[in-house]
Amino acid sequence: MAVERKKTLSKEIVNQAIVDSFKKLNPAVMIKNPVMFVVEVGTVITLLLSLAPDLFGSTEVGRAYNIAVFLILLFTLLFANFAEALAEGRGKAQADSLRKTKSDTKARLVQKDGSYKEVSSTTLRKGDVVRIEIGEIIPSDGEIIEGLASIDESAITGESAPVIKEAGGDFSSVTGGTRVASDYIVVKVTTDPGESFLDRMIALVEGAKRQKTPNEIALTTLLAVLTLIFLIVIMTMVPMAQYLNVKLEISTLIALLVCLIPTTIGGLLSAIGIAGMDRVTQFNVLAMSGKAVEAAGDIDTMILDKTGTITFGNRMASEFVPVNGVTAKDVTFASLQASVKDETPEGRSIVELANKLGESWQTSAYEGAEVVEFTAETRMSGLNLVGGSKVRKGAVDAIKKYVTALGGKIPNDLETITNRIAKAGGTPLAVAINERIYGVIYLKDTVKPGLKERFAELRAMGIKTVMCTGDNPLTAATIALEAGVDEFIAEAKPEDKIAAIKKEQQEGKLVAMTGDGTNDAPALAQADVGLAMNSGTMAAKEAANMIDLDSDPTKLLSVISIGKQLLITRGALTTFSIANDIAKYFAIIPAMFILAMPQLQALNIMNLASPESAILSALIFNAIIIPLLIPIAMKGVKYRAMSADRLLSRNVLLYGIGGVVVPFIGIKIIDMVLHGLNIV
Ligand SMILES: Nc1ncnc2c1ncn2[C@@H]1O[C@H](COP(=O)(O)OP(=O)(O)OP(=O)(O)O)[C@@H](O)[C@H]1O
Ligand SMILES: [K+]
Ligand SMILES: [Mg+2]
Repeated sequence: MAVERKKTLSKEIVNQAIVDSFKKLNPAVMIKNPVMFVVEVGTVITLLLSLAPDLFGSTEVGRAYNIAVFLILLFTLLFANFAEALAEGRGKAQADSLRKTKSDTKARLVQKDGSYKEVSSTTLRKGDVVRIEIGEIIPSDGEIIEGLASIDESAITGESAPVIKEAGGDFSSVTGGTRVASDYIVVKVTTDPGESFLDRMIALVEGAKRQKTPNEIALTTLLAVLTLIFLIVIMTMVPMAQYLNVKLEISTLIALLVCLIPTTIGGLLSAIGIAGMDRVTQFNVLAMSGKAVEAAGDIDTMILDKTGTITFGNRMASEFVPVNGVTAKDVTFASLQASVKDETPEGRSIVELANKLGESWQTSAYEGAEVVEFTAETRMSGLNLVGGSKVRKGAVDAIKKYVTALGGKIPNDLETITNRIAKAGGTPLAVAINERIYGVIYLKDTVKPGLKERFAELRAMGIKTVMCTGDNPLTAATIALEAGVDEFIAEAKPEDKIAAIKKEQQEGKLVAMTGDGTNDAPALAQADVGLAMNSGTMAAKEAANMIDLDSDPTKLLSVISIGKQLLITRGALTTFSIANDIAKYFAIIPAMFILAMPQLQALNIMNLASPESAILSALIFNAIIIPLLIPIAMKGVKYRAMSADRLLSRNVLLYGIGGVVVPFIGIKIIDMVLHGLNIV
C-alpha cells in the first residue's frame, strides 16, 4: 500500500547537496553545532597560519604543513555539511514537486445570491463557498456541504485510486490541490491562505520548521561538554610541553583537538534525525515532529478507533428488522423518518435503502420539523415533527434509555435482533417514535484486510492494542476478534477515549492513538503519538502529530520501527565516534612527545612514520570517516526485533570495539600511503 517515492538519490540532489555544503559554512549556521563550530574556528586559524606562518610567534613547521592541516579541516566541515544537506535533499525535492501542485488555480466562488464569480484560489478565505466541477482542482481545504464525488488525491498521497468524499460525517473533508474525478461538490473553505494542508505538508517535508528533539538536545549538550573538556586538556598541554622543552605548533594543537572531539557524531547527528523523518515520509506518513517519531520508537500501547480506522468506515444500511408486533413497512418508514434530515453517510444510506424498498416521504410532510443532529455524545439522531412526534434512531443502549425515560417498554425480542446483528460485526441502530421502539437498522461495515498479521507483529514487539469504539460491546467484541486486537472498550464517548489514554499514561506508558473522526481529535492530541487517517476529518488531522496518507492504521508499525532505528543509529554512531577518539589519542600523543620522552615508546604501538605523518594521518582519517558513515546515518542501523538489553550489548560490542579497531587500521594505512608517496 505504501508508495515509496524517489528511493534513490538523484544526481540533482547530490549536486545541490555539494553546493549547500559550502553555504552551510556560514558561522551563523555552524554555531548551532558546537563541535563543528570549534572545527571551523580551527580551520580559520590554520588558514591564517597558512598565509602567515609566524602570525602567533616563531615556528619550525613549514607553510605546507599548515596548508595541509587547513585543507583537511575544511574538508571535515564540508563532509559534515554534505551529510546534512544530502539528508535534506529528498525532502526539498519533494517539497518542490508539491509546490507545483499548489500553483494558482481558478475557483468558482458561490456568492450570496447563488451566482458564481471566478476568483484566484489564493484569495479564498475561511467560510467562502466554492463549487468544483468534474476534472477541476480543489482550490483550498474545506468541508463538502453538498454533493458526493470521487476525488483523485494522487498529488498528495501518490496513490492513484480515487476516494469517495461526501457531505456530512467523517469523509467530508477535502484537501486543496486534489482533483474532483467525478460529479461535482460544493465546499466550504476551512483555511486561510498560507495555512492549508499542502502548505503544512511542504514545510514538513522540507524540514523548514525542524526542531531538535529532546534526545538530540541532550546529545548535543553532551558533545559540547566533551568538546570543552578536550579544549581544556589541550590548553594544559601547552605549559606541560614548555616544561618538557617540546615545541608545540598551533596547527598541531588544533589538529589534535579536532581529532579528540567527537566530530564523527557531531558531523552526522542532524543527518541521522533528518534521514529518519525522511524515511517516515517515504512510507507516506507525515510526521509533524521528530519528537513524535522518536516517541513512536518507545510506544507501549496503541489505541484505535473502530469505524474508519479498523473498518473501512462506509457503514451502509442493509436491513430493517421489525420487533414483534411491528410490520416491515412500519419499521422501514420510521427509519426513513428518522433519517431524511440526517446528512451523515449512515443517514443517507438508510434513506436510500428505504427508497429502494418502496418507501418515500413528501418533503412537505416534514417541513418545519426540528432536526436533531447526530452527535458522538448522544449517539442518536432524528426529527421532532410538527405534530409533536419525536422520531429517533441511534445506538441501542442510547435509544433504550431514551424510551425508558419517556415511560416506554423495551420489546422482548430487541435483544435477540440486536445480538444477531452485533455478532455478525454489524452496527445495530434502534428506531423509535416517542416511547415506542419499532425495530433495528442493520449497518454493515468491513474490516480492512491484513490487520490481524500486523497486530500480531505489534504483540511480538510487546505493544498492546486496544480498540475504542462508540459501538455496542457485542459488535465491538466481534470486530476485535476479527481484527485481532488485544482488548476493546465499547460504548465509548470522546471523553472515554481520552480517559483510556490517560490511564495508560499514568502507568508510565507511552501511548499511540489512531483515529479519523472529529470525536477522536481530543484523544489524538492527548496521545504521545497521534496518527490520523488522511481519509478523516480536518479536526482529526489537525490534532494529530502524524497523518497517514494511505489511511492504514497499521502503518504505525513502520513508524515504530523507524523510531527505534533512529534511536539505535544515534546510539551506535555515538559509541563509534567516542571509541574512535581513543585510537586517535594513541596515534598522536606518542608521536608528539616521543623525542622528548623516549619512555613513551611503550605507547607508540602504531609505529607511524613521523610525528607529522601521525598527525596528518589521524586528521585525514577523522575527516573521511564522516562520508564513509553517511550511508549508515541515512539508512539507519538495521533494527531487529530482539530485547532491548540484547540489542544494546550487541551494538556496544559492534560499534564500541569496531570504533577502537577501525581507526588503528585506517590511520596506519593512510600513514603508509603518505610515507610511500613521500609526502611526509
Ligand atoms: N447517523 C447516526 N444516527 C444515529 N446514531 C448513529 C449515527 N451514526 C452512528 N450512530 C451510533 O452512534 C455510535 C457512535 O458513533 P461514532 O461514529 O461516533 O462512533 P465512534 O465513537 O467514532 O467509534 P467508532 O468510529 O470506533 O465506531 C455508533 O456506534 C452508532 O450506534
Ligand atoms: K574527532
Ligand atoms: Mg469514528
